Amino acid sequence: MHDISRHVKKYKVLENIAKIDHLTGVANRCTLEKAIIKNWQECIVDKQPLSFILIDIDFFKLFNDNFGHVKGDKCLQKVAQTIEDCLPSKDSLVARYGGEEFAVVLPRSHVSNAEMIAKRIQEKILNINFRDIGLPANVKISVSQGLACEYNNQYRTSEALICAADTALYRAKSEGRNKLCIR
Ligand SMILES: Nc1nc2c(ncn2[C@@H]2O[C@H](COP(=O)(O)OP(=O)(O)OP(=O)(O)O)[C@@H](O)[C@H]2O)c(=O)[nH]1
Repeated sequence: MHDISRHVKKYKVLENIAKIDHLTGVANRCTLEKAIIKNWQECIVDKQPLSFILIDIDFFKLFNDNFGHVKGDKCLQKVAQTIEDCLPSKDSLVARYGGEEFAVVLPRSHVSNAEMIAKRIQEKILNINFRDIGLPANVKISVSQGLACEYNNQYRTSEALICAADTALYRAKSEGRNKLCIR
């Protein structure tokens, strides 16, 4: 008889590798894309809002240059955990979108609610301290955020929603960083 449980265990490990960002432990880009498609369809059918936030660490190259990539990696882990701690419900999701960029999907969340969550994320990230990884107490980071919300067919596709959040993020960066812009 085959030992099925060994295969099931292996499958679960592989499934996790496929869904999770290895460094930070949050969802990876592939999981994010699936979640957006699923939530987009559900929110349109149910006539519910869908909010999307892009979050990018400010001057992260400088953090790496000053403290090294290993501490940079730890910083990414702290940021991912902080964002996750700020999420309101089981069906909301944080994912690593790219290098030092994260995305948040907030199904059934109006722009006012998403704004509140984004502000909480902003504040908590400003308060992260790095003493436990051997950095001085005065080391601080900030993020820039772009928020867009689909409601009442404002955007034709989920790609257009993402694009709007990206444009808002670009504005937050160009207006000086440590800022939330809403599209
Ligand atoms: N440690 C570490 N660094 C990463 C990782 N992925 C991307 N980065 C770094 O993130 C930095 C991004 O730098 P830039 O795109 O210049 O952006 P920035 O310095 O954050 O500046 P702004 O976004 O304009 O505020 C680069 O130094 C990358 O090497 C990673 O997995 N680990």
